[in-house]
Amino acid sequence: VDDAARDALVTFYTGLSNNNRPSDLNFGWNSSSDPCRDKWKGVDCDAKTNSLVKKIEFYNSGLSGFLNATALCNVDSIAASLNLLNLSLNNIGGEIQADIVKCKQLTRLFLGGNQFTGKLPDSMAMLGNLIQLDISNNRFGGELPGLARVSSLQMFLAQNNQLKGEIPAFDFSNLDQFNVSNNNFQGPIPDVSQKFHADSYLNNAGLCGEVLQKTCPPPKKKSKGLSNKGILMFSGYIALGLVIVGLIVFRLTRKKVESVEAPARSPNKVASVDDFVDTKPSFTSVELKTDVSKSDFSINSTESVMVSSSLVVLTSPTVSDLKFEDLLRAPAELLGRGKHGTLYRVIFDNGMVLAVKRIKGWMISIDEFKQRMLRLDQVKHPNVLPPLAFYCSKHEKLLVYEYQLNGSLFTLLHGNRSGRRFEWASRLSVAAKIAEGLAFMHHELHGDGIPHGNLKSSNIMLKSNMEPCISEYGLMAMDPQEPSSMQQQTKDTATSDFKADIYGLGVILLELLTGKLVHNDGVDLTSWVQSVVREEWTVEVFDRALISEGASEEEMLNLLQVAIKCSNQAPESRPSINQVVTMINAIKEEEDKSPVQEP
Ligand SMILES: Nc1ncnc2c1ncn2[C@@H]1O[C@H](COP(=O)(O)OP(=O)(O)OP(=O)(O)O)[C@@H](O)[C@H]1O
Repeated sequence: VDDAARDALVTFYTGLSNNNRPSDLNFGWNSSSDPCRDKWKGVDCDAKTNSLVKKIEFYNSGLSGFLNATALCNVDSIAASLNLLNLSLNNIGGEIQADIVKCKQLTRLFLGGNQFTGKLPDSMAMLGNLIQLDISNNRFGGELPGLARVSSLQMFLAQNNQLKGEIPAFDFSNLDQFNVSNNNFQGPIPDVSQKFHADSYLNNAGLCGEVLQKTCPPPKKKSKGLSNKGILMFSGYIALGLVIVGLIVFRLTRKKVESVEAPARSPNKVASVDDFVDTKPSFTSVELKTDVSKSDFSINSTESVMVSSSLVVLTSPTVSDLKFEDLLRAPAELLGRGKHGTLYRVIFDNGMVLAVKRIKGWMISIDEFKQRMLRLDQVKHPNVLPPLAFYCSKHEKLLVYEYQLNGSLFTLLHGNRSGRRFEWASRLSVAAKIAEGLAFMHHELHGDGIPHGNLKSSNIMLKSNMEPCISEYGLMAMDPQEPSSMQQQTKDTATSDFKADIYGLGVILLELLTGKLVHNDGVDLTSWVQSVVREEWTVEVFDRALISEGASEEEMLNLLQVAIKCSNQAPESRPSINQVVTMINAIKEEEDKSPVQEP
């Protein structure tokens, strides 16, 4: 251990012990010996070099001083290696210093059963590798910091303190242990799925929710500002309003164009609203226009600008007769609002249900968009969901897909599984099929420079036979301005966009293996997995459901290797899609050979 680390440990221990060091010489913790080599009591070092302090444990050791996190965590070598600090069941008091955040490799922090006071520092929300946090049975007060941001957290024990304010909106699907009973929390219980029972919440006078059989009062109307949820709902209404305005405009406009007869259309031919329109040049679009004196659906080329508004029906028997007006007339339900637009479920009189994506903010010319969609229509794979039709005007781009009743891989993994099992063999098969679909598309579309661009588990739909299919292929190129982790360190954007798909696939593989949620383009999940693997607890990353099913550890480890290679931060170090397919298929072959498990 370096001198700075040794001295910091001595200072840290002096604080903890209230300057009362044990007289036992074997205890260590002095400047004339080495914490690892001389085996200081409570210290555990890395097996390889025996020079990095990985664990400090003083469980029930009669300590009554304070926790000097500033001394401990300001030393780089400790900050970079310490993953466990266990001070449970002592008499340690005082506040937790903000510098605790510098011990960023901490995965387990046990402070339960002490005399700690004050508010937990806000910086603790940045301890992004924390898996277990126990602050129970202390005298902590104030509001909790934004611990909900620590997506790796699986255990949060805070019972028997004086904490107040609202319980942060933790990701309860990730938590296995949770207790905030005997505090002063108030407001609604955010665990809407009711994963944890009443005993996790008891004795908080202001808490309400179904679990406690205590109805929450209706939220007060706020005069200023809106919560995130409020904004979402509000903007949902705006969107609906706009669609209605669009519809009225369309109908009014239609009166004008009704008399023009539509030319005959052959199946699979482009069925265009262009066909119905008047011939005056117009630069308005279907969207948001209330000035009905102009034609909203006209198409015309002027000398320099091409303004097109057309519903293009691609090669699909399902929607061969679909017209743009049908699309507008049918009731639409807002399904979600992503980074790249809004998705509606549109239900038609004949029972047909379609998913319509309204793309936002894509600076692509109408011609380019058309070319791209027509090209995509030529490339079909059973594991890729083809667009059925599209509409494109200067301000509006719509993409029509078949609605998938079984939802996405994201909901299968992270939604309410309601007893549905998602076994290892099926996960492996999903991985192999997605990789094959992607390999086919990359192979066909590399020359056109069209990668998927936004590959993630919510864009993997499950068909009626539960076969996975990649949705929204080529819908949106990555924004080169965006400082996304996938885009860093690269000059060749065309290649890097394809490599970004490999990264996306890597994150999907990690989700399949861990069952955990992803935020921030997958960066948090990849770094969490890497930190756990670094600590040699690899098996801890796997979804518990897979472990209890008895899934082959070797196969999971092999797939984890593939996932880690794919999610390498350096795009050029990621494997090609063909290599990924080969690696996954090899694992799948192993699985296919193994005897069938009893359910
Ligand atoms: N064809 C479809 N059928 C049924 N559900 C779909 C279909 N396409 C997408 N969805 C689901 O609808 C929801 C909203 O989709 P949307 O594409 O807007 O969200 P997103 O994928 O999170 O965002 P984005 O793709 O813009 O980054 C998601 O849960 C998605 O899985």
